[in-house]
Amino acid sequence: MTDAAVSRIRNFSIIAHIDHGKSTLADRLLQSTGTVSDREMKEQFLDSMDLERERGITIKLQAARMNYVSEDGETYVLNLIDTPGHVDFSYEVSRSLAACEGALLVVDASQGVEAQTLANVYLALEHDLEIIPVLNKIDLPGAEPERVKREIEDIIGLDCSNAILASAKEGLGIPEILESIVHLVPSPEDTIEKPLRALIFDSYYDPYRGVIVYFRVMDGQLNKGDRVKLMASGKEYDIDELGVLSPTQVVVDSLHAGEVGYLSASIKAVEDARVGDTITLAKGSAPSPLPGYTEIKPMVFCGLFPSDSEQFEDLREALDKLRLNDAALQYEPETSSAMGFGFRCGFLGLLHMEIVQERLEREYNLDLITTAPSVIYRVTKLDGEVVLIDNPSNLPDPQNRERIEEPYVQVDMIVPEEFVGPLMELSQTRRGDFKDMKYLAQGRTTLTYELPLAEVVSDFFDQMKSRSRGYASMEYQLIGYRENPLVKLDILINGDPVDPLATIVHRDKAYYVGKALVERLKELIPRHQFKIPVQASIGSRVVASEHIPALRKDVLAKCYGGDISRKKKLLQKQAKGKKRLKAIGTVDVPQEAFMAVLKLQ
Ligand SMILES: Nc1nc2c(ncn2[C@@H]2O[C@H](COP(=O)(O)OP(=O)(O)OP(=O)(O)O)[C@@H](O)[C@H]2O)c(=O)[nH]1
Repeated sequence: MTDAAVSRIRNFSIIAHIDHGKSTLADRLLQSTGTVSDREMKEQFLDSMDLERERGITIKLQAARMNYVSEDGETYVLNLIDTPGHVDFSYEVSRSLAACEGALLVVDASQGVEAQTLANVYLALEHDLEIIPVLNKIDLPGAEPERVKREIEDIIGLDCSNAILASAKEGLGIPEILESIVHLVPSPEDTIEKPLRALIFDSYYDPYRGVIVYFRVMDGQLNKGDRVKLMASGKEYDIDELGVLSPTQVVVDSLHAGEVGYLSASIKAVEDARVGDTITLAKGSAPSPLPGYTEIKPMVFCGLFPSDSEQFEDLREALDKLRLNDAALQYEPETSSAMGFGFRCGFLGLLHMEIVQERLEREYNLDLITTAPSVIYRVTKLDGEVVLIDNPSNLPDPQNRERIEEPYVQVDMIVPEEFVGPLMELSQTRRGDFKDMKYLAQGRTTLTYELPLAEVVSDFFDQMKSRSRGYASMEYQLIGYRENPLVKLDILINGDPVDPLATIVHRDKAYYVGKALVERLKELIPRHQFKIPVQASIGSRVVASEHIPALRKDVLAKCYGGDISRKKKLLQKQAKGKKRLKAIGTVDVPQEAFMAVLKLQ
C-alpha cells in the first residue's frame, strides 16, 4: 500500500434513508474501483453482520479504502465511511460524518426525501461537508428525478442542478459519482506536522486480538509500535497492528493526517475505546482532544428475565460478552418479587433493544421474558432530593414526591397529504403538542410534534406506519424534561402486585389504560384450575377489575385408560406450549402479557 499524499485523499460517506440503495451503491463503488473483484463480491459487502443482512439495515458502520484512477490520470485514495441508517445510532452517524469532508446524498428517485435523510443531511451540514446529491433507482418506471430534485431543493435548500442520476442496481452514473467525489469533495487539511489526533468512529471486539478500533487521523502521524493514549478514558496502549480497510484489513507501517485505518492494541472491551474518543501519542500528546465527544446514554430500559430461573448465570455471561462489543448496552441485576432474578437493561432506543434481545436468544440460546420498555423519569422528592427512575416499580410514593418529569422528544414526520389527519390524531392521543406543518411539492407534508418519549417508545412507530400504509417516515430527538401529572398504575394478579407489569401513565389516561390492560390480560393469561382476579390500581384504589374463570377440563381428561405414551405426548405438547411463560405465584403469565401495555393506546 503506497503512502497517499494528503491532496489526493477524499473522505466521504453516504447518507440515505433505509432502502434507498446505500449498500448497493457502496458495492458498486468498490467493484468499479477494483477494490473488490466481481468474484469476491459478496452481495452487500459492507453489511457484514448476519442480523443486519436479515433485517436489511445497517447497524454497525465500517469503512473501505479504494484506489481510483481519475480522468486526470492521477490516482486518488477514496475512503468511504459507512454510517448506520437508524435514529438509535445517530451519535455514531455524527462521529463518522465528523471524519469526512464530503457526503453523497442518495435519494430514491421513485420515493423522494424521507425524515431520516433529512436528519442525516442536517448533521452533515453541521459538519460543513460538501454534499453531492445522487438520485438513485432511475431504472425504475416510477422514477421521477425532476420532482425529487425540486423536493431536495425545497426542503434542504441544496442546489440540484448537477445532481447525478444513477442506478446502483444497473451500474448507471457510477463513473460520474467517482469523478464528483474527486472534484467536489475537498482534500483533508495537511496537518501532518501537528501532534497526533485521531477520531474513533467505530470499534468492535475481536476475541483473538481484542478491540479493533477504526479511526480517521485528523492531525499528525501514527506508526506501528507507537504507544498511544485515549484522551477521554486516559488509558494507554502499545499498538500491535496498524492497517487500512481495503475493505478487508491490510497491515501498514504508518498512517498520517487525512487517512482512515484501524488499529489493535490488546484493548479489552469497546468501552475502553469509545466512539468519539481521540487517540493521541502517549509521548508528545495533543494539548486538547477533538471536539464533540459525548458518552452515549441509554434512553430506554426494560427488564430481562430468564423464563427458566436456572438460566440466570447464562444470561449474565451472555450480557457480559455482548457488552464487550457494545459500549451502549447497560445492565444491572434486578430482583423482582414476581419474576425472580434478572437484569434491568438500558438501550439507545427500541431497535437497539430488539437487536440485543434477538442476539441473546439466537446466539446464546436463552429463553427470555422481556418487560415493557420504560424511559427515565426524574422525580423530585419532598426533601428536595432528585432521583432518576428507570423502573416504574421503583417510583417513590405519592406522599413522598414533589413532582415527576418525563423526557420529551421532537418528532419530525414526512407524510403524504392524505395521511396527515390520521397521524395528527395519533400524535394527539399520545399527548403530543403540535409544533409545525409545511406543505412540500407533490402532496407531501412535514409534520412536527413534541411528544413524551414514553409515548413514542410504545408502538408509535408501528402505528405511524400502519396509519399511513407505510408511506410516512419519522425521526426524533431528545429535547428535555417536562413536568406532568403522572401516576403509577399497579397490576394485581390473584391479589398479588406484579411489579414488572407496573407502568407510569398520565393521570387522565390512568383509568382508561387500567381498564384496557386488565381486559387484555384476561385474554392473554391462560385459564387455570382456579379463578384468577386481575386488577389495576393506583395506590390502594382499584380502578379496574376482571377475572379469568377457572378451567373446566384438563388435558389428560380425554385419555382414559392407561396409554402412557399418549399421555406423555400430550404432556410434552403442553410443556412446549408453556415456553415463554413465567410462573407468578401460582399463575403462569405468558410473554405477551408483559408487552400488553404497549398495544393499548
Ligand atoms: N431498481 C433498483 N433497485 C435498487 C437500486 N439500488 C438499490 N436497489 C434495491 O433497493 C433495495 C435496498 O437497497 P440497499 O442497498 O440494501 O439499501 P440501503 O439504503 O443500503 O438500506 P439500509 O442498509 O437498510 O440502510 C434492495 O432491494 C436493492 O436491490 C437501483 O438503482 N434500482
